[in-house]
Amino acid sequence: MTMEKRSNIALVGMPGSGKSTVGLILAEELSRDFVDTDSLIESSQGRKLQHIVDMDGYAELRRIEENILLDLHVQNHIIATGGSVVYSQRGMTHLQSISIIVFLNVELSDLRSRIHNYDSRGIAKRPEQSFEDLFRERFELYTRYADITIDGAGLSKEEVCNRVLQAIKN
Ligand SMILES: Nc1ncnc2c1ncn2[C@@H]1O[C@H](COP(=O)(O)OP(=O)(O)O)[C@@H](O)[C@H]1O
Ligand SMILES: O=C(O)C1=C[C@@H](OP(=O)(O)O)[C@@H](O)[C@H](O)C1
Ligand SMILES: [Mg+2]
Repeated sequence: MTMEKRSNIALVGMPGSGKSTVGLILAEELSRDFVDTDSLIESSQGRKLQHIVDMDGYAELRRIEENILLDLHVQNHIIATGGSVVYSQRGMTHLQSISIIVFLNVELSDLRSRIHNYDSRGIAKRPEQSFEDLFRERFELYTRYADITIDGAGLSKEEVCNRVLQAIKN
């Protein structure tokens, strides 16, 4: 894994951690192109994430997401991922090979205050699984793949963006 090839910055973290929002600001700040893997999934499928979960189940969404990751061959982009990307080891190994991975670590209570559409934003979880359980299950995975972790407690999106910029300079 050479540093030269890792020209992208990929954001990972829970739904509501700010990957899509902060990713766009970062792309503007760095004059880089932006891609959101959720948009790639929706355009390749011609349907919404929630529709995939409702019709075909969360495991199918994770399978589609893995293929989208494996097909991603951009350079110098800011990549916002979906919260469930970390379930694919193959997908994450590929993402690591082309990107510096930044984990936006946001507390459960903050996530809860930001998310009000649990039933429509297409969260890829087992039907009986609580959001809190998902948070605990994934924390270890985000940490495992992260090159950089940004603790977002009490930070605005612009402040989070600045922390990311600082961290990648170092
Ligand atoms: N640092 C922040 N402080 C407050 N609200 C934020 C912050 N980052 C993101 N948000 C808000 O939280 C919501 C979820 O953000 P989003 O970027 O969609 O997260 P993700 O892509 O990680 O699921 C949006 O309404 C966004 O404006
Ligand atoms: O965490 C999840 O299970 C998911 C989060 C969504 O993205 P965001 O993290 O941008 O909300 C999207 O990828 C997908 O519907 C599954
Ligand atoms: Mg998003």
